[in-house]
Amino acid sequence: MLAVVGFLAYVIITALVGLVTAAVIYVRWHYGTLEKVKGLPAVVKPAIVGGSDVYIHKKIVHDQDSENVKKYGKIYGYYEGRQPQIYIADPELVRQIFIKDFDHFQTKRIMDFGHALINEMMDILPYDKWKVVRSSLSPSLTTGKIRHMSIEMTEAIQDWVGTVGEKLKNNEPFEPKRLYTALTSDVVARCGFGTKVNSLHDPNDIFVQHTRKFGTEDLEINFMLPVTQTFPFLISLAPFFPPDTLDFFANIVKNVMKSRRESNTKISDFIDSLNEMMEKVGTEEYKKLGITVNTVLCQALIFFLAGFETTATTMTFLSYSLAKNPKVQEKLLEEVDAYLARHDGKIEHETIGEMTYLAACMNETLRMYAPLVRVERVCTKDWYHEPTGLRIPKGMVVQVPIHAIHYNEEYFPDPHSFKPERFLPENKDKMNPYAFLSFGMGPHNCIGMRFAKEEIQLAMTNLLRNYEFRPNASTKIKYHPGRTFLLQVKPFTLDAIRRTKFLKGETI
Ligand code: HEM
Repeated sequence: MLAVVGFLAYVIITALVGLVTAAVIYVRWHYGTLEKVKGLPAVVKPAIVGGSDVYIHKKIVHDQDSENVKKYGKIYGYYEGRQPQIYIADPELVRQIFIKDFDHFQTKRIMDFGHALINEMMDILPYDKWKVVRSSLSPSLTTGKIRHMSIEMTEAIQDWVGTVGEKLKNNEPFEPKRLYTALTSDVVARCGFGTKVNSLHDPNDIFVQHTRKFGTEDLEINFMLPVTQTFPFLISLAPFFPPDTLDFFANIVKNVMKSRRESNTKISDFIDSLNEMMEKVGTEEYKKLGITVNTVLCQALIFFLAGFETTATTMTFLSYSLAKNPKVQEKLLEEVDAYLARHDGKIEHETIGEMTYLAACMNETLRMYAPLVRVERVCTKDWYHEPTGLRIPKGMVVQVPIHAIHYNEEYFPDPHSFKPERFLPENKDKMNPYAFLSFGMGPHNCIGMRFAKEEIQLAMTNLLRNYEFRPNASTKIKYHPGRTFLLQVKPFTLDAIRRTKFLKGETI
């Protein structure tokens, strides 16, 4: 009996030792890769397991990136879990990689998000597939098309301003992130899904409830980060997005596309572009590229996912920055009032671009609080950079830490101060255009940039004609740790003071 127990213990211990050894070999498999890269000046030394920073889930990622750049320089290697990556915080090199030598860096990482629908997001598609998808959808997001969408956008914004006004009259606090997220999801619902909702007014609406499930704010510490960085295949066991929510949105898109087809109307918008793609599913070209019904539906989801939180984050920080910088706010309010006076109280696509100070405030916000923490490319063909001697091998992930560049004195003097003036047209020549990376750069840059800018400018003007912002005791910026993708601020409030200097056409 004792011999049997002893044998069993031996088998179990041997199996456990074997398993642990295999796991350690797996997580350390790529260790040493960066140290062999020619011309790479520094590598952030990895721990025994878990990569270069095992505590990254507890840190404010964009601050840590800036620290790393200060310590290791503008080019360094870093193990994200088991994956070797090269960080580049030099705008000239970023330009070369993202634009000039794009043929060497054509893709981003192909990732598994744990659901067939979401795995087809445009930005993570293989190059040939991405090229067809991007060129099919780009025409629906040009300035001309945004002009058309701005009418729907304005309707959603004015409904929202009205509801915010009611809430403020009832002494509810102005909680920017929550309020702006409601607005941006309403706008995408109208412009992308043809669905009219007022999230603040109807919090129980099914669309609103599903939207809330996309929110990524809840976790205090992102405990999954070190696990999924080390064992990426586990993502499919703990999917990023709730499958029922993905199915819900996919069904809405299907219905909207169907009713557009049945109505026989064509306005060359996003829905029409999706329908045109859908017609080609099954053709030789699409079959060869693997473009399926899922690929088409997923683009509608990314329109939603990529658009609502990034835009709401920008408006949150813009409002915060105005409250904290009263002189800037005063100057902006003067511009808004003069604009309204000039245009008989109307806020429209055709004229909104006249407000150069508003655009500068928006860009300065995007510099200081870029919603995306990093942008990345995968090297698809070995690359050599003569001036530095850097040789990036095929397959290597290149990361650009946006905040580390945006807070570098060399590119933005006095980087911790909110100075919209640096983005005024007359100061354009003083700035390195490749150092401003909030929407990325090159052929893979943000396809929704014009849409986002239009929405922010229309919404802020509609709001600032009625309110100005002041800080209160809760107005403090605290970030959620461990966010390697989206900047995530903890809730705070602002005082939204009703302006007494009314102009024609105020909405409330
Ligand atoms: C202030 C708001 C926004 C910010 C700061 C932002 C930022 C970004 C950034 C940094 C990228 C990566 C670019 C690169 O790798 O070079 C990106 C890509 C993308 N964005 Fe946005 N975005 C915003 C709004 C939107 C909106 C409203 C939409 C949809 C209408 C959208 C759709 C996309 C898509 C589809 C991609 C992938 C493009 C590709 O890989 O070809 N974004 N965005």
